[in-house]
Amino acid sequence: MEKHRSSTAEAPATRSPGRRTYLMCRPAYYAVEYAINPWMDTTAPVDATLACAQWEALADAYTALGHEVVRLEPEPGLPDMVYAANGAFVVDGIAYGASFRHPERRPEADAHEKWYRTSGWKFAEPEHINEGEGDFTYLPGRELILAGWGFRTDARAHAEAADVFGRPVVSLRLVDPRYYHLDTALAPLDDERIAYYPEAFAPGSRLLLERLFPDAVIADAEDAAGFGLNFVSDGRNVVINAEAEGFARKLRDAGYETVPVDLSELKKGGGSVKCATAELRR
Ligand SMILES: CN(C)C(=N)NCCC[C@H](N)C(=O)O
Repeated sequence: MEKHRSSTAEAPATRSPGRRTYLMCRPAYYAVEYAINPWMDTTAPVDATLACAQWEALADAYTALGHEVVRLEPEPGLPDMVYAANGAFVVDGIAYGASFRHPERRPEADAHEKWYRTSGWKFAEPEHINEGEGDFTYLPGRELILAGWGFRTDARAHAEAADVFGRPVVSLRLVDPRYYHLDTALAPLDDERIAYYPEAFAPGSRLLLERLFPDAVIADAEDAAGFGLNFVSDGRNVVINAEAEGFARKLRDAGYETVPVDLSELKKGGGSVKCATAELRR
């Protein structure tokens, strides 16, 4: 595993690089067979063998960092199932199930539900359309859920999540179709701090983010286009799409260590590191 170190000696006080558990689904049946986001081009070739190799490298990177990777069995006919983060949103041992916007992905929700139920998690059935961790994230240090809407998740699911978890939910409106899920435009760096791309959000949501997170690491258009915000951080180590070199540099300048992983094939489906990783929070 290639690891790029921060030049900052002192780590910010809010970090908790404890062992994480990640649910991932091998892209055994990966393909771009339909186009439901602007990154998907059904005429461009996709190398499923390379996708699997890149995915294994991502799983190995987590393991090398001391985290646990749990595997969800891929199913034929569900080419987007590799984006496991969309299947549910898990906090406090409760999995709030997904309900996909597009019919092509709807059966994935059943596969996730079955896995959560048989693996001993409490499962909350969704009433409203929501795409799991694609549009929800959690900041334990602030006890806050951040949630996106505008393209996939129905804003009514935000109130539903507040009810399921008994935690406040901050609603953020996404406005750029390339950044159709919250986790393509914003990610937690540690328990309290986030990184985000302001232009992906409506003016009111930008103001909200500025007020709540004055110490955020800000991404620019190039960082976002390289899927630099679709990272997974354990509070110290940030696993990030290798293409987003400039943004990785910014994160190192902010005191984090970066682990680049090449996920060029998964980008063709409109996702990267975070999309392929569902965090299971006990
Ligand atoms: C960050 N996450 C979870 C995602 N952005 N997911 C990627 C989903 C890609 C899929 N083709 C779709 O368009 O639904």
